[in-house]
Amino acid sequence: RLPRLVGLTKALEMMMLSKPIKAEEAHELGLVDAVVSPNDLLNDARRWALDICESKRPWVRALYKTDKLESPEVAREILNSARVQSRKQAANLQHPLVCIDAVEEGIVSGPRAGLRKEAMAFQELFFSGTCKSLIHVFFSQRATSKVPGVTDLGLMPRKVSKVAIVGGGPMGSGIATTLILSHYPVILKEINEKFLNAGIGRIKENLQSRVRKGKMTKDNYDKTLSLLTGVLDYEKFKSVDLAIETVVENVKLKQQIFAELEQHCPSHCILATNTSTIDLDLIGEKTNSQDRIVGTHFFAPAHIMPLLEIVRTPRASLQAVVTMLDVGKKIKKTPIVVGNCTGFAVNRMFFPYTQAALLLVDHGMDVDKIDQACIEFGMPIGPFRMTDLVGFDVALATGMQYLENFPERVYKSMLIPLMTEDKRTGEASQKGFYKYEGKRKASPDPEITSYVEESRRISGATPDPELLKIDNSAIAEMVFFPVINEACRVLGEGIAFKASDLDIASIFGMGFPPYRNQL
Ligand SMILES: C[C@@H](O)CC(=O)SCCNC(=O)CCNC(=O)[C@H](O)C(C)(C)COP(=O)(O)OP(=O)(O)OC[C@H]1O[C@@H](n2cnc3c(N)ncnc32)[C@H](O)[C@@H]1OP(=O)(O)O
Repeated sequence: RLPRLVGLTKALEMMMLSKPIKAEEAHELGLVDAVVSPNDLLNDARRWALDICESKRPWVRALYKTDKLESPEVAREILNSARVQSRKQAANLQHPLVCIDAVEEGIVSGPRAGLRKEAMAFQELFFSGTCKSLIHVFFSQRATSKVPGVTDLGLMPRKVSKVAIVGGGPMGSGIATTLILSHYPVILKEINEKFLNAGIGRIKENLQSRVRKGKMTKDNYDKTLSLLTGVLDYEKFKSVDLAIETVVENVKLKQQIFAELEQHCPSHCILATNTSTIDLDLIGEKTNSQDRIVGTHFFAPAHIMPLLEIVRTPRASLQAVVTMLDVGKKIKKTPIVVGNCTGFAVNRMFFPYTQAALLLVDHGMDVDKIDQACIEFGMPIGPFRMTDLVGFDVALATGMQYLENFPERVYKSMLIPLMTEDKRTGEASQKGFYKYEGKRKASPDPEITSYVEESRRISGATPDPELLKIDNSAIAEMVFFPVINEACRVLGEGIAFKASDLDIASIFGMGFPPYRNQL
């Protein structure tokens, strides 16, 4: 019916993307007959129905409308283009293609044939693994903010009116973008004009990208940006309700910043860190504010990735956690509450993912082949492209933490340290595991061969001809099976409350494919 109401192109877009549309657009498209206020809805609908019964209004049977349908030739072109797009965007998913087939049947063989095709297809898809998996994701995502012993005590979140961010790097600027897009006034502090302007520049680019894509008007851009204040000192911190530290993974620097935050922020202000792996008790060691210290772990790009890990220590107040859950929802993130350990939940589960990939490289496998195998499995990007995205500084700092805390199960590859020595540090330096021409366009870089060979020499690893014969699904197993093992440890240690939280964390934090029956 949808193609007959709104036209084939718009109908396919709505079906494939499942994005909600506003009532006004639905009316313009012809999807709804009128837009009325909620108070008048029932009466107006009754009146409308009676008018049809009394022949005061035409009875328009959507199933037989044809005025919005394109000719069969044009329709076939639109449908085939949708198939190409669907295979490109979601190579492993069948149901979008089945949907397109049912629409085609309705256009080519008539509406009732289309309904029959749709009914049969639905029956088959309903019992598919993909359906079961996506239903699990739907309910698991809603369950993340129900935390036993935290959200079931009747505690109300404290109002957060203004947020401060210390550090305007890629993560700090992404978090600031997220907050101002959700109408929070944000104070962004850096240590000098150059870094501050760079951070504000990143935020402007994030917003301009939305304007270019028609997701934001110029007027809205100006209004949103006006919520941002750049500072070089703590003077304006005395009026904030939440302060988020996002500086480099340096314990002493973080400890110093938390001592300064304790000094300059109001006593009710939540003191949060975006640290990737460092123990929160260590970060807050030079303060007496452990009750209001939490982790707010965002995922790069912070204004895009939907997950927010809220890390709580035993001394963190429930009020602080409940308030952060509320902020998480208000900034349109999916928050999960996790315990305090090295790497918390997501980084802890996934550190074996990158290390297994590095092990495969030391034993002869190409970086790009491993990434492609993970993309074929359903990841948006592979472990090496992801490491470039996050940056080698974070990779090295977090790697040290894992080595210190889980020495028995860490693979020590020299590849990243070797590249870092030559200022190859990932996407931000335009060279990492890949080279970057233009905006974030990654391409394999033959220059890394010398680093790979040196890494193999240092590790004493030699290319394994048998290993190089394994197929992409075996590669995916080799990098994901250790993740499952670590996820079981995270669950067993109580870092996560329930397994479904880890499923959601892997999907919304790392882009794990939601149709894969989860970890
Ligand atoms: C630091 C650690 O502790 C934790 C971590 O962060 S681990 C890393 C977790 N993140 C991931 O694993 C990222 C997985 N990758 C993806 O989900 C996607 O590749 C992507 C969302 C990064 C890019 O999606 P893509 O399908 O390629 O679409 P676009 O290129 O159109 O990008 C969509 C929007 O994202 C913005 N964007 C993309 N890459 C970056 C980047 N490197 N830095 C900043 N912003 C980026 C892009 O501008 C688009 O934004 P818009 O508002 O839609 O314009």
